[in-house]
Amino acid sequence: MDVSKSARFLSISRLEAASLIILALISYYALKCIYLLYYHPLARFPGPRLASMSDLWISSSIATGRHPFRMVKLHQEYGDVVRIGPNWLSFATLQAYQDIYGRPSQGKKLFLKFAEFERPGDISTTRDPDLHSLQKRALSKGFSAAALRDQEVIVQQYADLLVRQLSSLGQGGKVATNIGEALNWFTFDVIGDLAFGEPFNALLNGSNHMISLITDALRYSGVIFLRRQRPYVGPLIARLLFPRHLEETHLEYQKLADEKSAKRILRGDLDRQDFFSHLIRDHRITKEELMATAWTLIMAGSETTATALTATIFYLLRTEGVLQKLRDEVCTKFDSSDQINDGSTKGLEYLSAVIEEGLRLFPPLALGLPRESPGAVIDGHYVPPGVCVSAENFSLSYDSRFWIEPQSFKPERWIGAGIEGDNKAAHVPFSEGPRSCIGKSLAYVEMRLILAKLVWHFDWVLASTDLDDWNQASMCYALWTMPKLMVEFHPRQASSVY
Ligand code: HEM
Repeated sequence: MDVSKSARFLSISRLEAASLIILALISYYALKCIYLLYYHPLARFPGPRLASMSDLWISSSIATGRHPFRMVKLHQEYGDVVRIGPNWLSFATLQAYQDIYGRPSQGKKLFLKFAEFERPGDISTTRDPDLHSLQKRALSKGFSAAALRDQEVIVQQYADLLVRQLSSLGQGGKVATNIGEALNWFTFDVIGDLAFGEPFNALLNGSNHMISLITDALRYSGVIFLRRQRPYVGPLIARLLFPRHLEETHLEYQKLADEKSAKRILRGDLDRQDFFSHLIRDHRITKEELMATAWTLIMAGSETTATALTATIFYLLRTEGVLQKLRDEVCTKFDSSDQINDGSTKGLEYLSAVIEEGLRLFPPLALGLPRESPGAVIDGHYVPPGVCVSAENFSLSYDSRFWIEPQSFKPERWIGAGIEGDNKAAHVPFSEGPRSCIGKSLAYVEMRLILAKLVWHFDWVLASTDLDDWNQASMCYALWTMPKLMVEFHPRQASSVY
């Protein structure tokens, strides 16, 4: 109905009509807030008041890039269950982690992925358990132990190319290299080759435009969340909270990922055992689903491993004695770089310990992974259906109930019986259950080879002297934006790369 006509009909002025509308809106929101704070089914759970009243709290917290750090503090302040949205609970116990992400025992229902983050057809966000298991079964052929043995040759090839590039770009140690960037070239080429049968040539070119889009492309999911939550004001709020270029970046990344997968589909050649060939061969998976999954494969298969390696290298350089111990282990074991392979590095306990400790202190996926409660008990608390729930591996990593001196980089935790008082069940960097990481074994091969080769070939000198606290300098927007980690790589005498 036309407001001015109704106002005339009721013989009130436009101003009075506008005031009435504003008053009605304020009353509506005030009543809604009272309901959310005191009468909502989640009202009994503690948390910041603003978070209980509006999704703006979580959106703005994620937009700041400091959300994982905030969550550690919030759990210290409010306890093991915190209400971080009107309809969102965060948990910080091992039992809760298992209840939410673990494989449901008989008679229990699965926690589906949360609808607001879904990208239809994409293996990592799809809600449909049937489509997910179809894709995962097809894809897992490319991640089997036998497949991994064949893939190792390819990973080796790029690891050696990385060593050569570090040597030449770094001019034998005279020039510092941003190792985070170089590691991204490596993981990106590996995933290009393993997933689509051709590298992105990032290592050869010393750059790749698509890599620069990844973090922002995923960060855009924060905008999508807001738009879905609030179709009217969401886009406006998103503009205030997130940089404007995110949408463009997201679309550009999508276009490049689509092109890569379209090219692979067109090429046919299904005898080549790359990840995509397994998906293409299953005719039940549609072209749209293939494209959507390519989006994730490139991102999940590259940025995560590069992040883990970069942070681990920082901790190795900043923690007294650990780099030397790692070097002693690697150099005692190998007389030549050719001997460094997956089989020969598997038994290196200090190397494995360094990798676990890096993943613990800086898990590449550090935001809580949102799931929808099917109406279930989580660590003793009944959570009604439809509520979004999560448990952050980052909070578990920094919880002194689970780790002695949680902030310290101590590879010894992972050797033998480890440190008394540590609880290794709190280490879940690859998550658990049916939606856990499919690329875990590949990531370990990459991490072992790279760290072993880099310490075997080079003496490392940290050139970024201003970096004291890695966590303070890093921002988490679903994926991490890390500071430049400038390192000089001085070829060691035994190394013949130079
Ligand atoms: C250190 C490296 C890595 C870490 C820490 C990591 C971590 C994770 C985590 C926590 C998840 C669960 C996400 C969720 O539940 O929403 C996940 C899923 C996934 N990861 Fe990884 N990942 C790594 C490397 C890789 C690699 C190398 C690949 C290879 C392509 C990969 C492919 C995937 C895929 C496809 C999924 C979705 C699985 C599903 O939904 O069933 N990841 N990853």
